[in-house]
Amino acid sequence: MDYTGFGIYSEPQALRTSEVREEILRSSVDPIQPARASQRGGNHSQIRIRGSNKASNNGRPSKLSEKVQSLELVFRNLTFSVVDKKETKRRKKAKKSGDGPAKKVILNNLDGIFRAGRLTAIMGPSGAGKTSLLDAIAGNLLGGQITGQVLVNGEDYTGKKIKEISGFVFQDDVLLATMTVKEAIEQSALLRLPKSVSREEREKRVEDLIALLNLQKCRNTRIGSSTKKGVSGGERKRTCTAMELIANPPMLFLDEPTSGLDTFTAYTVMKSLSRLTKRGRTVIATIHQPNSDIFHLFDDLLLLSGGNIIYYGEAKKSMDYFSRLGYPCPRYSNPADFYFMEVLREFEVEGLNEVRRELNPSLANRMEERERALTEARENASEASKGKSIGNMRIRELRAAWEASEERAGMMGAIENGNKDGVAVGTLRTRASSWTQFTYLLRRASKNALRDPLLISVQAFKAVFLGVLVGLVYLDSNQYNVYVQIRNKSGAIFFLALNSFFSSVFSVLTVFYVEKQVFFREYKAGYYTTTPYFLSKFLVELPYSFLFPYLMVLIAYYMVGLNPPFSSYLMMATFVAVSSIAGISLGVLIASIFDQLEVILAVTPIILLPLLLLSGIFVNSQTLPDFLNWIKYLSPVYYATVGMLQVEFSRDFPNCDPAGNVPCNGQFGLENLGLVDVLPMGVNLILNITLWVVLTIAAYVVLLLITRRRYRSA
Ligand SMILES: Nc1ncnc2c1ncn2[C@@H]1O[C@H](COP(=O)(O)OP(=O)(O)OP(=O)(O)O)[C@@H](O)[C@H]1O
Repeated sequence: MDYTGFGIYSEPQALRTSEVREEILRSSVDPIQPARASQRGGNHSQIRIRGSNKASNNGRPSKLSEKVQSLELVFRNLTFSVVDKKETKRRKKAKKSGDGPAKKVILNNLDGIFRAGRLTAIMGPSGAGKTSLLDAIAGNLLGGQITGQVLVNGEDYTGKKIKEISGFVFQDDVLLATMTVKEAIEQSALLRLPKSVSREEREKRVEDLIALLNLQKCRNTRIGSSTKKGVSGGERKRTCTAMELIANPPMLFLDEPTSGLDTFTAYTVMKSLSRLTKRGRTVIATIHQPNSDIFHLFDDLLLLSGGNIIYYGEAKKSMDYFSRLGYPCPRYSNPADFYFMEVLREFEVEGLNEVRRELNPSLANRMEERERALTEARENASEASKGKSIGNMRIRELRAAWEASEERAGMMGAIENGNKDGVAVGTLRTRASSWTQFTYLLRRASKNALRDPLLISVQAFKAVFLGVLVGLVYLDSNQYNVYVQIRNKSGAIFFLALNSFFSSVFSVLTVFYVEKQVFFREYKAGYYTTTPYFLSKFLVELPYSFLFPYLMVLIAYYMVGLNPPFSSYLMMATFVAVSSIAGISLGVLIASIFDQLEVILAVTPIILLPLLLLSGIFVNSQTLPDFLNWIKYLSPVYYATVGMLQVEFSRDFPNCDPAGNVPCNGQFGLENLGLVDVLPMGVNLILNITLWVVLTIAAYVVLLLITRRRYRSA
């Protein structure tokens, strides 16, 4: 028999390679194993962080080296399903609507146990359900139907409650593009560590993690985005891992921690995770095609296919298991590759037998034998099995084998007799106070605005450009007769009010849409809550949203020749500024309600155009039916336009002949525009401010409700 288990590792060459790699890793500081480091003869306090002159531990053990409470996670009868829209439609067409909506089962009644102090890898082909399983256990699933139970040390932790005791590193993480790697980790340290951790200790933990995850080279590099290059994909991933590790969670979930990493970095990351388990942590990671060195680091292995467990148990015993089932992993092969290529493969590959025969004739013989047996079984099986591929037959057989295996029986025994000690209170995750969250976010948002000056520069340019444009178009309107003055001044005023509101709405839509992804991610990860975030964002944007309308109106005001006193300018500019910030609140509200950018951009004009159409200039409101006339009171553009016209027409028309046919009293301007029953100017300003406050509160409440509903206990 050519089954040799981990035979590859007994090869002298392989051993040497592993030893060399170990030595390289050892030569960097081992922040989580100081005790072992000193046993090797080194003085612990003298160990230095790679690439740094600082003593890493100053004689004190790093907190990552502390033992944490052992947490054992058990999942029972875990099923996750979603509505299969295609099948439901087909059924409806076939008039089988009595069956109700068709379901697509993604996780099929799974039982398992993640043991403390062990690194468990979840492996399986693409679409097997790895991420779904991790999400279902870690309380991340949003849609679909999930049933079953998750217990930690015997206590019910089903759903989002588990976030209190665990960290999660997502596959496609979103980070604020303008932060540097070090700042991102520091953010996590500030917002997630309890107050009792001193500033020095926090800084030390950040440094330790930078060393542990080999991030020295990029520590001061900005994260970047798709449009602005920053750190590499691997560095971003390691930054996210460091951000989760800083809180020192006793249980850590990672979705594809090695994707996008080169082989050596992938190994060092997995090695770091493996070390974390040595102090009692429970680490669970989904992983795609690990190389054989990484595979060797796994303590336990969960193999999934089509939402079913194919194997679960010690990784090193998996080869023995599959060998017994007729799938012996050949000598010198990476077991992970073998499982993907031969055991879990669902599709036939043309020419595979020839390749196998060339590479390993004995394996080719065995696999052909198995496939012949499966073909025969299929021929003799029920009608339902006749259409199935060999791949499908193999998976069915493996599923059945797992159900009947003594390994599964052993696992079920471990579940029954598992740890029932409960979770210690000290293990629960902490979060910084709301005040710390708020002050941190305020600092970060201000820094962010300054680091991304393009947006502010564009807004400043826009204010100057539009101010000059309006000024030129309606230049010195006082020189014309009363009717031209009314037309020109109302045009200039309406444009100023309209532009500041509309451009605020549209500029915030896309910006907030992108920012929202970072907010959701950080909220989900438990860094802060909605209130400090919203308040800090609101306060940082307020000066800009106010400043630019004042600038735009100032330029246009004296070029057009509007009511000269400076107090009149201030009043008009305030109307425009309030409309502008109301536009920002409305933009945030719309971008909070809808998830897709396309929908946001399509819905916005539907909301804005009625407000524009009914804002008092395009139609004489006396001709409007009552059921439409009230809509203007919801429009900041209406209050701003009417208020500004009231300021302008509070004086007599310049250059008006009192002996002529046209009245020179400014009131005529309002009458001519059909604005006879309007509210007093002060009331218009108060109502405009009230509308802004209402829109801001609505945006806050909607964001609060959405985050609560999505991530209830995060
Ligand atoms: N909310 C959902 N609605 C519909 N289908 C879903 C949903 N979530 C997962 N699926 C489907 O369930 C299957 C498993 O998805 P999952 O992301 O868990 O697979 P995976 O094993 O992690 O795959 P990969 O390795 O490619 O990331 C896929 O076919 C996926 O399309």
